Amino acid sequence: MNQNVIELNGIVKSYGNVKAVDGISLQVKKGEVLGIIGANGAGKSTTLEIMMGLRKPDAGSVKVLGKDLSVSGDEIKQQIGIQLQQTALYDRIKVKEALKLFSSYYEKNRDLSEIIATLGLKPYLNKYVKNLSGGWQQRTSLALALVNDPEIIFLDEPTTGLDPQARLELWACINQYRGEGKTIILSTHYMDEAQRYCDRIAIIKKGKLVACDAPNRLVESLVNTQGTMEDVYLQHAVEM
Ligand SMILES: Nc1ncnc2c1ncn2[C@@H]1O[C@H](COP(=O)(O)OP(=O)(O)OP(=O)(O)O)[C@@H](O)[C@H]1O
Repeated sequence: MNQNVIELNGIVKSYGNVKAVDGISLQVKKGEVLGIIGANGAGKSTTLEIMMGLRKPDAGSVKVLGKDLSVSGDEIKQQIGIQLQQTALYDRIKVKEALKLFSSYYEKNRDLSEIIATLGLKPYLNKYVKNLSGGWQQRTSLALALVNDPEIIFLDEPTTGLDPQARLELWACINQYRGEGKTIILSTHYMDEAQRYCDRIAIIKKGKLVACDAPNRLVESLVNTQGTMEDVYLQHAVEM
């Protein structure tokens, strides 16, 4: 279980004058749930997009499932699942159409009826994605990230904007796949879910990785040992 499925080495990415990612090195182990936290604009999405192969870093190297992403990108994309923040791309289609479309992108497919049953999507298959509530839209986009039975699942702020019940239910779904030994990498602004569900939390501040450890160790490392994940966030992620 000590096998690294992601290895980032000195990743740098700028947009014009903005250094979105500034020298991040990070390893993620197989089966791990890694949460990425940080302020708005800290570089979380850019870091995730580089791991997914959606953006090329200006410098540094990325290995996914033991292979160099810059060489084996197409092969790697077959083995990862991606849930992005925006659902606008598939707003105009029905849930079942989106599932079939996404399945067609991949050589390997997981049984769609099994994904539909696990995520409770059956009553929604003939509805347009844009007409679903936020919670069901996020379940749909989680389902789309699973169609190729990926080894690694990337989730960019999967629970943002959901009510507490929908968040709990989405986490119950995510945890089913964690139980299968999938590696899950997500960004979140919710410290409670980072603490509760993640094996490790990576804290990014102004494009740099400022801390990465198990939630309890991050909390214990605070000067005030009665602290919370919010205190960890304030200490590491925020300009004081
Ligand atoms: N396509 C782009 N073009 C120009 N600048 C960008 C682009 N994407 C991101 N940035 C900038 O790069 C920085 C990092 O953005 P990124 O989206 O990675 O942060 P984030 O931590 O995910 O933020 P949030 O929590 O708001 O989603 C920000 O200053 C952002 O404005």
